[in-house]
Amino acid sequence: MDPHRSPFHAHDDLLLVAIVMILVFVMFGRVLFACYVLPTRFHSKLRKSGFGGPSPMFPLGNIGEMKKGNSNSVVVGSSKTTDIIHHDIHATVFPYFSRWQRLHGKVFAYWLGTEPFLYIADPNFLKEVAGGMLGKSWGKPGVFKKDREPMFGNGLLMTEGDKWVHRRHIITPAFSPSHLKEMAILMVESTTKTISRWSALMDCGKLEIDVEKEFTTLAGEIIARSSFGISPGDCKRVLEKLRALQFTLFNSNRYVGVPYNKFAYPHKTLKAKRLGKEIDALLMAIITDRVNSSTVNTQRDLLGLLLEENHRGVDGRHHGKKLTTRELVDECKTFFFGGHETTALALTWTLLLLAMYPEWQQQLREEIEHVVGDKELDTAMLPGLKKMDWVMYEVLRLYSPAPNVQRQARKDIRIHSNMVIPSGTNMWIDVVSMNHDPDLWGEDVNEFRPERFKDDTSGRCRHKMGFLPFGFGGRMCIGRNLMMMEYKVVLSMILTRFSFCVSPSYRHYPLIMLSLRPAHGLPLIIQSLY
Ligand code: HEM
Repeated sequence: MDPHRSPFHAHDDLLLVAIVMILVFVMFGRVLFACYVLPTRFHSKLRKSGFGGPSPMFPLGNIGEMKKGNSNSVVVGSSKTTDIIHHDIHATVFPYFSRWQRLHGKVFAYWLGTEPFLYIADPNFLKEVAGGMLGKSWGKPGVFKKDREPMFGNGLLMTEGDKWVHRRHIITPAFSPSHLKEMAILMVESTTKTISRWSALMDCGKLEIDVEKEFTTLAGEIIARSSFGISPGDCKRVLEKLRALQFTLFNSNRYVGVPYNKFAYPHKTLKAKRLGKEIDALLMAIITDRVNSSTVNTQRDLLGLLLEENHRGVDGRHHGKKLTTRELVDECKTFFFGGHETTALALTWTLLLLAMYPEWQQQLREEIEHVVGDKELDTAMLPGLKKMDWVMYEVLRLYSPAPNVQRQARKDIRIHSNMVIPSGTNMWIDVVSMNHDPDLWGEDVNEFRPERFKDDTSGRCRHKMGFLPFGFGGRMCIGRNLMMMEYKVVLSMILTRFSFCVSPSYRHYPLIMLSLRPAHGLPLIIQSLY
């Protein structure tokens, strides 16, 4: 011991050590409370209400079992596609839910780390939970909001409460029939360019292309031009970064919901953050260009409407609060991604099914010939394409690009007389399971039968809430009319120009990467019809 140190200094050191120990103890206590005590209480509340499910293990919850994936994939080779490609995909895309469903039924609780989730694949139960619930009363799972922040920020998809009402109110007019009509012109232009490119690439009237890649580019260009008025070059840059971000976030083994999970894979966390920032910067430049251009008040696309709302704010005539720059960027990100990915996938899965069932290719071609003929495609003609509607809904049923819908309870929800879903419970509504459930659709549930949608947009599903391709209630997809129009414009134009068959190199492996996509793309052989 230092003989020159006064006893007061020694006392100070002891005090410091004591303070540090108390702080460490308090922090440890808080972490333990948030990560163990609260989830354990939640677990017993859910069990008391009668929700069974797989037993969670702290701190991973049920993630261990969820990671035991399924790598089934089928190569077409020289076999007949209809013999080897099966549409019963639930156990392929969600092997763990399929296993748990057999053990615990269509409603059960499971855990992503320390986050409780209620799994729902029973439309009757869903109806009871959703009954009387307004769009603004629902939350979105906080754990996903945080994880997907670089991709969607706090845009319309993720925002809640009064903020959501305000945004939805501003954005809805961007999808009015008059705007959609203007967008149709851009759709025709972009599709014409794609068709010309395919024709130019053809060798002896035949070409193998990755249809998924092609449609992602086409749908990206359409949303970029129609909603943001930006050039193909800018669009390409944003799309490339969005795709890289999607692969970083969703094509990896991660521990979403596990406390401090970002430290388990720092490289991916940093990469996602960096890509998110780069996308923000690109979108920011697009917004600034528009603000500085003379078209800010005349171009009434999505970006124009968002900026106009802010201008109104300046002279005090806006409906609500001004959007901050951050909020503007988040909306652009949300619509850039949401506006092209799902539509591209709906078109992609459609071409796989039409390539497998050429008789439907032919039926659609005859319908287009009958409705459009030699005239220029006009939006007024689209409702006449009835069989195309049936095909679209049947594709959205068998290969729903949006494979689930998520919610978070913002208050205790009482159902029946004795069941309580505690406030804060996340809900995972398994759309793929309901779409492939023989109890809802009958024994031919896994067959491609578009005619089930003849005269019935629910496809004769036995429950009103059993078919939710665009979600439900007030939070139903805002872009669905745009999607339906784009689907019909693109399909009409390419089906009258080309025929399609499945390439022997196609590997059938539907995979969830936020959306439902063909894991190895969709190579098709296309042949010119004239
Ligand atoms: C095949 C195409 C599409 C499918 C299957 C699809 C599906 C969905 C689903 C299931 C939801 C969730 C609804 C809920 O939480 O209940 C949703 C929401 C949303 N979709 Fe789509 N969508 C498609 C196309 C589009 C397009 C083209 C756009 C934009 C132009 C878009 C933008 C959005 C937005 C912003 C939301 C959030 C709405 C809100 O919470 O208020 N979607 N979509």
